[in-house]
Amino acid sequence: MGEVDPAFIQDPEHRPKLSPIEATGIPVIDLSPIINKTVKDPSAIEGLVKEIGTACKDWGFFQVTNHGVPLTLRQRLEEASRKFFSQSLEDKRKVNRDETTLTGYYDTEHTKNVRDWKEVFDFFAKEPTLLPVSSDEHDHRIHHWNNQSPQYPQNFRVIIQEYIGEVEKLAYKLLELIALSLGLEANRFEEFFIKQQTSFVRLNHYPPCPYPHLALGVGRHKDGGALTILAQDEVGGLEVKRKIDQEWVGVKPTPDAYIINVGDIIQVWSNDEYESVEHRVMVNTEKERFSIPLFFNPAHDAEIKPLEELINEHNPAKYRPYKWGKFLIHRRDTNFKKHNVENLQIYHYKII
Ligand SMILES: O=C(O)CCC(=O)C(=O)O
Ligand SMILES: [Fe+2]
Repeated sequence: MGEVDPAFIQDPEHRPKLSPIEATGIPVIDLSPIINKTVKDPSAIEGLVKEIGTACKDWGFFQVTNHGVPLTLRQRLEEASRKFFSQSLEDKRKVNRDETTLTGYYDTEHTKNVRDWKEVFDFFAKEPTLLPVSSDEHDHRIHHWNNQSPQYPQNFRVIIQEYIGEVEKLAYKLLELIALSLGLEANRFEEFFIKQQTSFVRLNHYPPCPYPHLALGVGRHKDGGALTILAQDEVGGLEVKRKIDQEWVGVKPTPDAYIINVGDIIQVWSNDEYESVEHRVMVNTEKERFSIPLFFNPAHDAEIKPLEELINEHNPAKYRPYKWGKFLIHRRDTNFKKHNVENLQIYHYKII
């Protein structure tokens, strides 16, 4: 490879350190007290709720084990992902994402206006997924989206749908624990997802990169949705901005664990009690890396605002309400190209 395309070069202050700190502190939480069981001992779940609350508050990130998602399903999707990305660019582009398809394959995502060293395939959790046609608040048209399915590997659609079904169960469990940890009813968040959702799975492939000091697999960002449930492989590279000292620290791969992070929506719902934390992905000069996040997102028409139970005269709402679907479309419109302005963020809705 010759000169690096300048589109990939991070500003000096955002370039990765090549000997990152490893975060031993990211909590690993054992979900066995609630998975596939009726809870007989409420104190077991009390401890779990506390652990989740502390992890959300101190880190915004945690890993879960004994989470109930069968390992074989994850492995089947990981294998399908490898096969899909091993095809020629021409074949991958048969399911290319563009303005008319919204999901599918692409390799041109920009985070904060710098191109990411990766290629991805996006797949909505529900079919159809309803989203506004534009981010214009006066435009009330809604589009019904279906997924593109690659011809190769075989049974791709069946494999990914089965995986989504299981991870979705985990997502609901986690939302219950998070609700309890905020002192809310366990099913408080369900209404935002149960009738419709805009969740999607992303298959990420980070090819080896000869410029690890200049480029990132994914530039620093916060996830805009409610909750992210991420399967990373054994290569490693995900870094999280540690809240106590703002240092970038690596999330150590743990076999068969999921990495969970609180997105912007939970930050708003909790009125900043739980913050959505910045993260990024380093590249590797020798190894390719694969990861599979499921972005668990509410219905497009969900109005996102601090929950009434959590605000009062001493703790007034810190955000103006916004419509999730409009927010998402606004973001997506700006992720395709290099722009001169920052894309939409929740702080644009901040009151205080
Ligand atoms: O690949 C990873 O580990 C994380 C990717 C990520 O943060 C994202 O896609 O939002
Ligand atoms: Fe992310």
